[in-house]
Amino acid sequence: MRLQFTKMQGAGNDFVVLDGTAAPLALSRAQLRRLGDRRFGVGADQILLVERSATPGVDFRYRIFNGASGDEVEHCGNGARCFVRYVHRRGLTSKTTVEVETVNNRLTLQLRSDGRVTVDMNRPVFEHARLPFDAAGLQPRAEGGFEHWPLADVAPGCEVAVLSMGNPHAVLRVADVDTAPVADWGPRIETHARFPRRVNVGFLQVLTRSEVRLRVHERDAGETLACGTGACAAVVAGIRLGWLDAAVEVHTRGGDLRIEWAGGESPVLMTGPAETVFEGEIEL
Ligand SMILES: N[C@H](CCC[C@H](N)C(=O)O)C(=O)O
Repeated sequence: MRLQFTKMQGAGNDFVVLDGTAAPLALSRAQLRRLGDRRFGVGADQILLVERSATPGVDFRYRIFNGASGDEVEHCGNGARCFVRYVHRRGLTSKTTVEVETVNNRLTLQLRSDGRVTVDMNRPVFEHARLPFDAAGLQPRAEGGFEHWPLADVAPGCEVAVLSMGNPHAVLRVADVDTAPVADWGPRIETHARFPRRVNVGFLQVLTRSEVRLRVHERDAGETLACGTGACAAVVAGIRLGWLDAAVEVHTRGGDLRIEWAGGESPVLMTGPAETVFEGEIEL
């Protein structure tokens, strides 16, 4: 099958975006993995599929697949920013504010006049069963209004804050992201038995109450240059732990994101870049 695609990136997190609005696109895991493969395919952290939505008031369905495994996942924040730029560029909508639904969420995407995109990422979820995270037998260390959960079998002193942005996240504070054990602890926390569906792992360095640095070892993808849901999860954890104010600049290796959360039931707002890199065709 000859397949048209658009290559996009949001703060260096890169995507193959496919248009499934005219005719349903049912790709096998092998075909999805081929699209994600940086040698034998196009190469991308995730594959994003755009579909029409049958839900009243919702413009599109937004499906996300990790490029390495072809597994469908619940959310991709950087991808959401690229999604709205894509549907606009392809003339699939003339709206600058677009409602999309994912497998377990509903997002509002807004193209801004300054060229960036703001996404209402919904409220964070803290119930362990929703990640899922198995805390049985663990004694957390409380700080501010949140907990650090010890994972001593990863390393003495390794402790994570856990929450969901639709997809699961574990966040730990480090003194310096450049020297943080991302390559060592990242995969070991990602695949830890206490995360039955695995987890994205954020390494957070607090510079001030409104500025942080972040590296993320993503579930299924390894370290990416940026992770949008990871930036949201890290800022929410930092706010609940008492380290951060309600609006934070997040410096990632691929670019900067602005994350805002007023606490409680408020939604998390993420603002950042979304760029088209090239268009292409591939024989799958
Ligand atoms: N690897 C993630 C999906 C992509 C998330 C990330 N690219 C983002 O921008 O949020 C997961 O398995 O949950």
